[in-house]
Amino acid sequence: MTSAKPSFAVLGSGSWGTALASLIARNGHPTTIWGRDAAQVEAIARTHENPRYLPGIALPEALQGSADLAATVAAADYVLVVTPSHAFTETLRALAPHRRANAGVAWATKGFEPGSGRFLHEVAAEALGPGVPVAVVTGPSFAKEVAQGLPTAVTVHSDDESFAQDIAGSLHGAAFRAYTGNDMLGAELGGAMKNVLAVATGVADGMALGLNARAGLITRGLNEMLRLNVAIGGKAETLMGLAGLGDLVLTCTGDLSRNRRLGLALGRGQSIAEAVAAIGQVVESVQTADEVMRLAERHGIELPISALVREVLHGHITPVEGLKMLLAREQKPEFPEGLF
Ligand SMILES: NC(=O)C1=CN([C@@H]2O[C@H](COP(=O)(O)OP(=O)(O)OC[C@H]3O[C@@H](n4cnc5c(N)ncnc54)[C@H](OP(=O)(O)O)[C@@H]3O)[C@@H](O)[C@H]2O)C=CC1
Ligand SMILES: O=C(CO)COP(=O)(O)O
Repeated sequence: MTSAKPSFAVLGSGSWGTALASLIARNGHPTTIWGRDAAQVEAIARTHENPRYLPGIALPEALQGSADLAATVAAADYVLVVTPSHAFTETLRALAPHRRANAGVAWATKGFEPGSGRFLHEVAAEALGPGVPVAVVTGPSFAKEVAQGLPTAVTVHSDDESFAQDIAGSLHGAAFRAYTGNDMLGAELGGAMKNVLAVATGVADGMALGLNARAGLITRGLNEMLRLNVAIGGKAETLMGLAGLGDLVLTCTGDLSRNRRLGLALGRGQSIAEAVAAIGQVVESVQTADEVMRLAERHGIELPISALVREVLHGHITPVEGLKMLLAREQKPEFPEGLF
């Protein structure tokens, strides 16, 4: 029996790929999740659980699993990439030759191409060539809560309004609101930068600096996001919405955040290596802090909090030294040049 709903290949079988694939499958789309670990995707399809990344959470029986990327992509109407940013380029290059002629490609990865600092939509454009509908899915969304069916709101940005609508419509459901927008630049910047700023807030909380410090860091962090976004040509409203403020608040305050947990551990005196190993999942800020600062330096934008996070993550300064440097900054107007 063929389904009236378009089919999906979800590439990446970690926590977020599994949660999104489950959501789409529950919405009635034939969905296959691809992962590089054959045993893991086989377990997802057979036991309806991802014991490594979402233990104890029941996944839909209709969700299929495969370790064959070419076949999974070739069979799908849409492709959704959810591998970490360090694997994004290789995943796009691997899927490109197998994509059906009309299959649009969306991603829910947050970050930049490590080393080059390219935005993911730039990587996708190069790998896929012109004329392929692309979209980014982003916003405040912990995988575990989505997999548990808890209410969540995200946003889907694309230059192709109808593709954004198609992807949002496939995700949207009783407990999952998917909005749309047309600002891929701002949406990708927000999703990447909030991870760096979550480390700063985590460090402050790990050092028990109090709730005032937390609110100050979130607000001045938002200011860094907005200023860099203006400089690169993103829309201010994108950063004031789910892709920016929404995700910043979630990640800076929610202990499910891996980036916040890295900060907490550093603030309590743990080493980066120990903290990352204990988290055992992708911590995007470790690479993203470098790329955010490269981007800011290219545009002549000063980002004091993000710059200190980069220095702490490289072990050039301790969290205590970073705090002293932040507090020693000169007194100045809150918005010296306005914002927008
Ligand atoms: N988790 C969340 O709540 C959210 C995550 N995101 C973003 O989604 C992206 C994926 O993160 P998430 O699922 O959480 O990460 P996880 O740490 O949960 O899982 C990472 C997955 O990526 C796989 N992987 C690693 N390297 C490669 C590679 N080279 N090729 C193919 N697969 C690879 C891992 O496979 P293996 O197990 O074999 O190592 C694993 O399945 C990140 O950019 C993250 O920021 C966005 C919103 C929410
Ligand atoms: O992006 C996320 C929530 O929107 C997940 O955040 P972490 O990667 O910090 O866990």
